[in-house]
Amino acid sequence: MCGIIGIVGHSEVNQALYDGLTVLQHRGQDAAGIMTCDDDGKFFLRKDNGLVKDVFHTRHMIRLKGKMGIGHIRYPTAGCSTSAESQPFYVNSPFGIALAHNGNLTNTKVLKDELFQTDRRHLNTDSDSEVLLNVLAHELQNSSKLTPLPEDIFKAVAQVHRRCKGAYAAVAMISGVGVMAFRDPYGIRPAVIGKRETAQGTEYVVASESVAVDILDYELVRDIEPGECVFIDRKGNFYSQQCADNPIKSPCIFEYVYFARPDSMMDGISVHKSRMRMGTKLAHKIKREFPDHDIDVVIPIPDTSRSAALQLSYDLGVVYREGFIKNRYIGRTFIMPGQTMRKKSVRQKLNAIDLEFRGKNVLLVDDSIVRGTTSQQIVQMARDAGANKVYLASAAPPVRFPNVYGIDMPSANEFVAHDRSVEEISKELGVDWLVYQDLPDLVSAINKKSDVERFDTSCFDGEYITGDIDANYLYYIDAMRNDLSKQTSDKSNAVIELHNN
Ligand SMILES: O=P(O)(O)OC[C@H]1O[C@H](OP(=O)(O)OP(=O)(O)O)[C@H](O)[C@@H]1O
Ligand SMILES: NC(=O)CC[C@H](N)C(=O)O
Ligand SMILES: [Mg+2]
Repeated sequence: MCGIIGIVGHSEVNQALYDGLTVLQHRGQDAAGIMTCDDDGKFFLRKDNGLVKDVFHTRHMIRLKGKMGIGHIRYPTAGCSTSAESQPFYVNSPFGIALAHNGNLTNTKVLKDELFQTDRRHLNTDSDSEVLLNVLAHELQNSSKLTPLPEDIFKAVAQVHRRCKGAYAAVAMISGVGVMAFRDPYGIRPAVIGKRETAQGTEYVVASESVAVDILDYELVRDIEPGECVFIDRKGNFYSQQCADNPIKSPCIFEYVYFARPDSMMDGISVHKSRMRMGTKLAHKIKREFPDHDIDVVIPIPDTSRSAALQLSYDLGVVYREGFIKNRYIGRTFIMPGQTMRKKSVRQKLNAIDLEFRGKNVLLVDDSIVRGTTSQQIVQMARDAGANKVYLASAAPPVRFPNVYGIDMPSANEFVAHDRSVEEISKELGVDWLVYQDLPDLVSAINKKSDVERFDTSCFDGEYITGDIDANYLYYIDAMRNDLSKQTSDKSNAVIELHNN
């Protein structure tokens, strides 16, 4: 789940891009990058593996000159995790274009071959984002003008929609011209627009989540619509157009379950409120299925589950206690690369306050259970802390299908729920009772009153919204990106770290 940001301002944007990326850090911890463009159309790039605070030092920031720029936070779902595949990517022709992408293309291989056949375009990485950029570049090539006009940009994005399959929320910068941003026709990945008035004129920001708009003191205007492209020229003039033939708003449901920050508004929905409603739905299910429960205390598994757990405890009428303390210097474990690191980090990240567990029947609440990495260790920690009984509630249904749209969950057999009943999962996790959210309840908890027609719920029900995913593709990504092949490719991938610029 990467994070993207783009700004067109009337003063230097390097610091604002940095600040915006810091509040998008929860969307990816592997790499970060910023590219700016000065008034002469010269690009300045700094990107590398690592967290935002580690990638950018003063010596980099002072060289990121210009009043427009884009930024990216990476959590790899394609290619390998060397810094050569960090973003933004860049092509010199036509015009000089940089791009940052959140999502995952599902026809990357076909497109890559096409780009060489038609354009002799050599792509040096295995990143799908570099393919997306080169398809955009190819389509912009058709405009014969020296400076592309908004209609040329919209025509090119319409072609991108026709050629690219999968999920993309992307921001791109054209040297000396401006910044554009567009979402795939299903709106699987999020993107919002912010603006603010200054003495020199209007400034705009586009970002994955509204938190970035908030902390940069812009006013949240709206979401970019599925299929829509917005373009802000270097003077701050705003243009937009729907570029898809048949847009259907169907955002990824996992954004609301886990990825997004609770303080974000996404497609008109408060993430925090939707998580609270998940807690309410789950409390009702517990009352139905375990009416004479003997739960003494509700305990969240920090961080993401806390909104749901607090509301669940309120609706269940059981006391809520923060029985696990999170190490604020350890990041999100689910998006860490490889199972070894995830396992090790869960124990470093969370520790139990024994007195909250000793002799009690505890209900642990998590937002989701995917590989079971967190739950397996947490349950043992609760028992070691003296819990009498350990129950576990998941605010999301069992994850049983791979994600192909930008969440690195390519292998079903890595999921604890794969080929297991709830009873069998409960045994595997070592809990005394396990309850999952039902999918209809999850959908209604999120979609209270918005114009979302449906969600991409593929990781729960195997219904892939883009309609082009078959068993062959799932087999292919499993082989390419299961934990073992990723480790091998990252070790043996003798990329000479050739950045694409
Ligand atoms: O079953 P698993 O494979 O462990 O995945 C699910 C867990 O991973 C995530 O936590 P994470 O530590 O990533 O982030 P958080 O601090 O935002 O909860 C999520 O919130 C669950 O706790
Ligand atoms: N999580 C994402 O959005 C990943 C973006 C892109 N597919 C990459 O691997 O770099
Ligand atoms: Mg968690």
